[in-house]
Parts: sequence; structure tokens; C-alpha cells
Amino acid sequence: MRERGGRRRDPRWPPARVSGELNFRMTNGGKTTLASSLQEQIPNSCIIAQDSYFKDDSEVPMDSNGFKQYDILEALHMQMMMRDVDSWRRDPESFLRQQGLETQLIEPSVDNQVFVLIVEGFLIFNYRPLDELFDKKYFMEIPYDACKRRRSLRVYTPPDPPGYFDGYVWPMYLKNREEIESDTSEFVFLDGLKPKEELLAAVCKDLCQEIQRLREKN
Ligand SMILES: Nc1ncnc2c1ncn2[C@@H]1O[C@H](COP(=O)(O)OP(=O)(O)OP(=O)(O)O)[C@@H](O)[C@H]1O
Ligand SMILES: NC(=O)c1ccc[n+]([C@@H]2O[C@H](CO)[C@@H](O)[C@H]2O)c1
Repeated sequence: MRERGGRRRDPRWPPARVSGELNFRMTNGGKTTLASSLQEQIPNSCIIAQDSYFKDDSEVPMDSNGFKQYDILEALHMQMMMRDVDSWRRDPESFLRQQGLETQLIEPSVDNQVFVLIVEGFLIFNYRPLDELFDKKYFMEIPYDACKRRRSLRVYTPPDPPGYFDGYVWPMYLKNREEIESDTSEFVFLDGLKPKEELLAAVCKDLCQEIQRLREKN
């Protein structure tokens, strides 16, 4: 079947009237990398990334050790993020258009399309109003050493001060994770040390099944 814009339907992605949300977390686990590859593969999908909602540095408080508290929900404009997620839920087609993405008509009618929202972030399972929306949850994990190494190669704005990883980021990761420990049965855990292509193939396969399941449920 031909889609709008002359693109062919990819038979791996079953058509359905679904607004799916999926989600990734853990700093430097590879969330952004995987999410953007997924977005390229999945027709009618787009990404909402939690990192886009950080408050200005002047609004982020310090902890008692003098470290800026970036790894808490209060450092983020979560209501703004929810507003964008709600806007997607109300009208995914127009949301895609606003993002400069075209809708790919896979079925004859727009009512039968699959729309997938990829929500990517390090603290999304900890924010209940968002957490309860997801159809599918992925948790990317990497061990301490790899996480510390990858993080040391990144430059955030503002950059991590000396000792930030051990003094703040890793302890906060453990704390934030503990907060959602009772939910972990719902997660698909991904080993972020695996090659990017392997992770992408595994999630694409899993997601295709999930879309099929949602389609049958609808
Ligand atoms: N599967 C992988 N194997 C090896 N390196 C990877 C893999 N995925 C991502 N990386 C690298 O790890 C670093 C962090 O990746 P990425 O920005 O995708 O992580 P993130 O989880 O989104 O980080 P953040 O905490 O900033 O949100 C980048 O340098 C990226 O190239
Ligand atoms: N403004 C930013 O994007 C920013 C500033 C300082 C720290 N961070 C870090 O981003 C990670 C999540 O991707 C968190 O661990 C923050 O520490 C981001």
C-alpha cells in the first residue's frame, strides 16, 4: 500500500488506532541514542525528551555538599512536559505536524493509523501522572564503571563539577531507582552495554508485538 507522500508501508509495523507511549531511563545508558533510532524506524512516532524540560540553573537549588540538585523532579518543568504529552494525546497528527514530521498514511483512513510517542528521560517513572500513561516501559541499565566513564565524556550545561558523579549523580540514581522498585515487574530491562544495533533490533521487535497487542485490545 502507498502512503501519503509516496512512502511505502513497512510491513513490520502493524496498522492500528493506537497512541502508544514508551519510555527509557538511567543517565548515559543510551536512551537518547536508542530513542532517536526508534523514531526513525517507527512511522508516525515522535519523541518527548525529559532533558528538554530542565529549569534554568538559577532555579536549581544546591544540596548540603554544594552540589546542584539536577537529579530531582523539582529541577524539571514537569507540568510543561505533561502539557506537551497531553497535547500529543489529544491530537497526535497535529502534534507531529508541529514537530515538522509528516503523518504517514498507512491505512486508508487516519483513524486507523498507529501513533507512537516515545518518552525518553531519567526520571519519568518517578513522576506518577506520566508513569501511569505508558503502554510499555524500558529501563536501560549500565554498570557503575561504564556509567561513570560515559558521563565523564559528556558536557552538560552547566558542566558536572569535580566529584559530581560519585558525590551526587550515582547516589541519586540509586535513590530514584529505589523509589520505583515496587514497579519494576512492568519493565523490560535493556543492557546498555550491548551494541546499539542489537538494542534497536530487540526493541523494534518487542514494540511491534506490543502494537499488535494494543490493536487487538482496541
Ligand atoms: N549501546 C551503546 N554502546 C556504547 N555506547 C553507547 C551506546 N548507546 C549510547 N552510547 C554512548 O553513550 C553516551 C550516552 O548516550 P545517550 O546520550 O544516548 O545516553 P542518555 O541515556 O540519553 O544520557 P542522558 O543521561 O544525558 O540522558 C553517548 O556518548 C553515546 O554515544
Ligand atoms: N540542563 C541540562 O540539560 C542538565 C544540566 C545539568 C545536569 N544535567 C544532567 O542530565 C542528566 C539527565 O540526562 C541528569 O543526571 C542531570 O544531572 C542536565
